Amino acid sequence: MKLYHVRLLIPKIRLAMSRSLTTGTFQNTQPLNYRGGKRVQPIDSVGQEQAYEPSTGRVIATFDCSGEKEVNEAIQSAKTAFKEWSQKSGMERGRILLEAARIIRERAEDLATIETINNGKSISEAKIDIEISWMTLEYYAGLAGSMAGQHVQLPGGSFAYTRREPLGVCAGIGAWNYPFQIACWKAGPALACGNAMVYKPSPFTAITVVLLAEIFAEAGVPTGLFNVVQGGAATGEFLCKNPGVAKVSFTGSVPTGSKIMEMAAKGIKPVTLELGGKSPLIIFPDSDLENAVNGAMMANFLTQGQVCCNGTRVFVHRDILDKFTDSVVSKVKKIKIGDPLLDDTRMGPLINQLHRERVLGFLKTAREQGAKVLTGGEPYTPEDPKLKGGFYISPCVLANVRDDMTCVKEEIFGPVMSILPFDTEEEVLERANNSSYGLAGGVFTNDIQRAHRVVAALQAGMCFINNYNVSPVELPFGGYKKSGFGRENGQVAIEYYSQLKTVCVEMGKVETVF
Ligand SMILES: NC(=O)c1ccc[n+]([C@@H]2O[C@H](COP(=O)([O-])OP(=O)(O)OC[C@H]3O[C@@H](n4cnc5c(N)ncnc54)[C@H](O)[C@@H]3O)[C@@H](O)[C@H]2O)c1
Ligand SMILES: C[N+](C)(C)CCCC=O
Repeated sequence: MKLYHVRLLIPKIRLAMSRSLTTGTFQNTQPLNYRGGKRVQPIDSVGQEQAYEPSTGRVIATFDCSGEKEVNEAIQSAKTAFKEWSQKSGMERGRILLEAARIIRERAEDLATIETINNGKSISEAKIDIEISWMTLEYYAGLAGSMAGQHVQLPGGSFAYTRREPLGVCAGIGAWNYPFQIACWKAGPALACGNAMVYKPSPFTAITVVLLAEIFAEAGVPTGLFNVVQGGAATGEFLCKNPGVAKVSFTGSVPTGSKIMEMAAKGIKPVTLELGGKSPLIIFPDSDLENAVNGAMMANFLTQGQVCCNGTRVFVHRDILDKFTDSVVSKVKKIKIGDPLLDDTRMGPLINQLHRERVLGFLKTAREQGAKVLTGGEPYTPEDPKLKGGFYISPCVLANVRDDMTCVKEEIFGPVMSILPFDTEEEVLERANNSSYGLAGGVFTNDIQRAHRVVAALQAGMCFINNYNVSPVELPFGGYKKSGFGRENGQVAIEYYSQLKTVCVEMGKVETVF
């Protein structure tokens, strides 16, 4: 089999790349750490990791996990760059972020291709993720120049003013389901505010974040402003515990989030936690059924169901239960599973074999507890011989489920929708909120009062009325309860990457009580 060794920064190869890269051909041969403005091998190591092409099961990268010395070096590099970057005006920073956005846009096809190869999501979805990514940088580039403080008049001509200042070196730690987009959701506001960043992606998806680092450098950020360290838990812990890190922004599971918070607490560091969910989607009988069915599909099957804010508990009013269920099942059966780089594929593989076993384990338990599988939920082997080793499962709809079943209570993080009938608004709200998670929630109804009443009562940070899983960068995104705190996106993210200094100016004599 022919292997293509690619380097996105070499324009000739880059232009040829998206045409030549097909599933089963990519192999990474370059260092995946990025420090001091270039790709480097880590100076010390705490073991090795491998990244896969989930659609074929091939290993596409083997790399050393950064040890404490390498993490320290990356933080030092960021500290040096911070001195220069934090002194630039917001307009100057914005201009460089705009250039980075432009480069991402220009290379969208290539970036989406690599994202698909390393993550397994369909190319049509990866293209949307890359679009959201450059839009994120554009949005924060726009806000960078308008960050300002307040002026406050005090007695006798004295006054005070506030300055919004950066925090310093921020650590970003990302999950594997939206590798490039999560990095941009963190780097966009962090850099716009004048911070530097050391980013650790999930070892499962180590590849595209380094391309982002190269793009920032090409756009003109100071050398060392955005660094990448590779590795798993141990590398992440070095990062969180390092006194040179001023803030940790984390996206991942609840148990890891809790550890991150503990480490940050020891250093009195602010944290943003974007964690998991088990979100409710409520379908009332007066809703437009076709819309509701499409909404439920969007709420469950993007990125093979590996989406934090998915509405996996689909509460359907008993009056429309059969119609809704039939329609959903018929749509789910038609989802085209297969080679994620083909334009008409709508579902690729799960991230790895271990995760596929975990999802299948949830389905086994669901059956044992009495759930009825209406479709899917089985390992799937596409016909194409090169995909035989991939981590596919068929998308699944569960009926005959109860609120106390494991599949309804726990985050499965796979393509599994549970349909739960309900009778009254009061009852469904009680059940929808009966979860330790609170990331998202949705409602489908044509009754405008009911729509707003229901979302006001939902204990969730991101709510949708008559839609699901749209996330324009202008909208704050984040959770309630165990789904985390702090917000990404929107203007409010600025507050999580900056601190406020108050300067009190005396224009008269000092009045002393002594
Ligand atoms: N709320 C959101 O915005 C959002 C978005 C995407 C994913 N998620 C959640 O992420 C989870 C799936 O992602 P995952 O499996 O990568 O999560 P994870 O918690 O296993 O890992 C997330 C990241 O943390 C690192 N890590 C693991 N242990 C660590 C430690 N002790 N110290 C520091 N870093 C450590 C991992 O290497 C990885 O980079 C799901 O629960 C999903 O809901 C949330
Ligand atoms: C872009 N989505 C679909 C809203 C996903 C956001 C990140 C969650 O996993």
